[in-house]
Formats: sequence, structure tokens, C-alpha cells
Amino acid sequence: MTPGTPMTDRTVVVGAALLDGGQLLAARRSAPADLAGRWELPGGKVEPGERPEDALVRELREELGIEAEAVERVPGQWPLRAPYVLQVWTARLRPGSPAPRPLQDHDELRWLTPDRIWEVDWLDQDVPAVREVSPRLTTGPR
Ligand SMILES: Nc1nc2c([nH]c(=O)n2[C@H]2C[C@H](O)[C@@H](COP(=O)(O)OP(=O)(O)OP(=O)(O)O)O2)c(=O)[nH]1
Repeated sequence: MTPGTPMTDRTVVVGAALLDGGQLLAARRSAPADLAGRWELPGGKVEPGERPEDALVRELREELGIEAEAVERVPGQWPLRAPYVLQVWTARLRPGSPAPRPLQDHDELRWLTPDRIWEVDWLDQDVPAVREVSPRLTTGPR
């Protein structure tokens, strides 16, 4: 962001580093065409007045049909196409949640073990976020 750009020009996109049993969930986008086939952290845009953690829970319910909770913010934020910035939270499934299914925006989901985290074709702009998340796969969400 250039100096003097009002903070309100940014829209936060929340991404979930959903961790379960030492694995990270990656989701393959089905749209729009320029992002389709690439992998991302599931999530979406925070609505005006909404807490990012609440947006994350809402998006994961809509997109994956799961009941999840945000655990902690992963430090940093990463620019997407203006005016969006990506912020990431670790997240976990609530007890009794259904397993994730690609209901909306995605056509495939994959649980990645730490040694396989780079086997999917992450969106370029997600790579630094995934790099930040990867050490947490061995420690798990706190
Ligand atoms: N969810 C998500 N979006 C990402 C990531 N990386 C990335 O460039 N994006 C882009 C894709 C979209 O242009 C935008 C988020 O849009 P979205 O389509 O997921 O969000 P949404 O459900 O709130 O969207 P909408 O259809 O309601 O407008 O950010 C990522 O890791 N996760």
C-alpha cells in the first residue's frame, strides 16, 4: 500500500489454515477462470462490520459445510488484487462437524501432510501465507 492510502480502501479476505491431525486443508478453486485450478486457503471477503473470525466461520460453513472455529491469527498480511489483502487464521473443526465437502467455489479438497504441502499448485499470492503456516502443521493449532 502506498503512503496516504486510506485503510478503508482495503478489503480483507480471510483465509483459513484449517488444521486437523497435523494436516492442512487445501482447496482448488473452480472459478473465476483466471484462478480456476489453482489451490488456496478456503475463506472469503469480510463483510462491512463483520469480525474476520466470524467471516471465516461463515465462509467455511458456506463453502465446505463444516462447523469450524478460528484459533489464532497467523502474523502478516499479503496483497491480493487491489483492494484485497489476505489475512490468515489457523482454524479447527468443532467436535461433531461434518467433514469438508467442496460445496461452493471449489472442485477438489485435499488434506496435506507437512511433507506434501508444496505438492499442490498454490495461487502465487498464497505462497508466502502457506510458508508462514507450514511450521504450524507439526505443532498444531494452539
Ligand atoms: N478465499 C480465498 N480467496 C483468495 C485467496 N487467494 C486469493 O487471491 N483469493 C482471492 C480470490 C477472490 O478474488 C478473493 C476472495 O473472494 P472469494 O470468492 O473467496 O470470497 P467471497 O466468497 O466472499 O466472494 P463473493 O463471491 O461473495 O464475492 O480473493 C485465498 O487463499 N482464499
